[in-house]
Amino acid sequence: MNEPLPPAIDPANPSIHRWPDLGLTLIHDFITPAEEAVMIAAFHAVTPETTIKKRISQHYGHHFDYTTFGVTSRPTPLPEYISSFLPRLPLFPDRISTGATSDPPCPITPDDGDVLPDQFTVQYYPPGAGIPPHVDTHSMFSEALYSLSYGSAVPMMFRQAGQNEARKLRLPKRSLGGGGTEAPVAAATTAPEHPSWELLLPARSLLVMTGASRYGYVHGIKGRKTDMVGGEAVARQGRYSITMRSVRRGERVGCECAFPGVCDARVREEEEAAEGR
Ligand SMILES: O=C(O)CCC(=O)C(=O)O
Ligand SMILES: [Fe+2]
Repeated sequence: MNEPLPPAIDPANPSIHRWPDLGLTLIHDFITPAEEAVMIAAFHAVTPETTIKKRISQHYGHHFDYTTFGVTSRPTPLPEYISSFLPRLPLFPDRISTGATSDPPCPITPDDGDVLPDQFTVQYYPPGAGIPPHVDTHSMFSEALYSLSYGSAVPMMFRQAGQNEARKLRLPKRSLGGGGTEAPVAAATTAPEHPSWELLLPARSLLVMTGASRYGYVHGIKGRKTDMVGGEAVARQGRYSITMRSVRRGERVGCECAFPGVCDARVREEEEAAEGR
């Protein structure tokens, strides 16, 4: 597996690693070990809602309804451990572009709806569990995707979405049931068209995907029990993540990304135009 290109690191903020061409940012030590311990305990105090291939998930905030392709009207209230770090979240686009961690915490108001996440998926991956390569659906969620890692580090795989993904988006629609939030891009079974690479997400780090990494790349986690980290085999430990997204609504349901070939919103427009709708 290839290494990612070296990040750009601002000496004034060495905990923030950026890959500007990819729109990717990794913020180390976003939460403290004390916060992490509280979050892990809180996760296990709640009965999990869904288990997909060993991955256990809990959902908060808005839920996406696959039958109406809309947001369910009643959000699930956020647990204290999520609402307590939300004011520190670097909102997109404003705060990611400045990267100024010394800025005062972002005020959160209802008007920030287009940038503030409102859909939260907490997941536990026991050693050996992963998530297949996918593009989070363009039409459902606004640009910025956040993933907070805790419990232990895990490598996340990135690969440019190619013809394989474009073809799958154009397959006849199958049921999307099961509460997943990924575009219908199954695990790549054929050889990738572009080399993939893995980025180690340390415990307590926050990953922010925008631009190319969000719209034009697939991401996933290989279900391994051992990872190679810095040339050494490391046994994987249980890893938790909180994926945070903002559900697109009303005027914002269209997608304007630079990757129309792998954009489900554009594919739907193409299909509707072809059917004369
Ligand atoms: O666990 C993670 O960090 C990412 C999960 C993910 O990609 C997703 O839920 O769409
Ligand atoms: Fe994802």
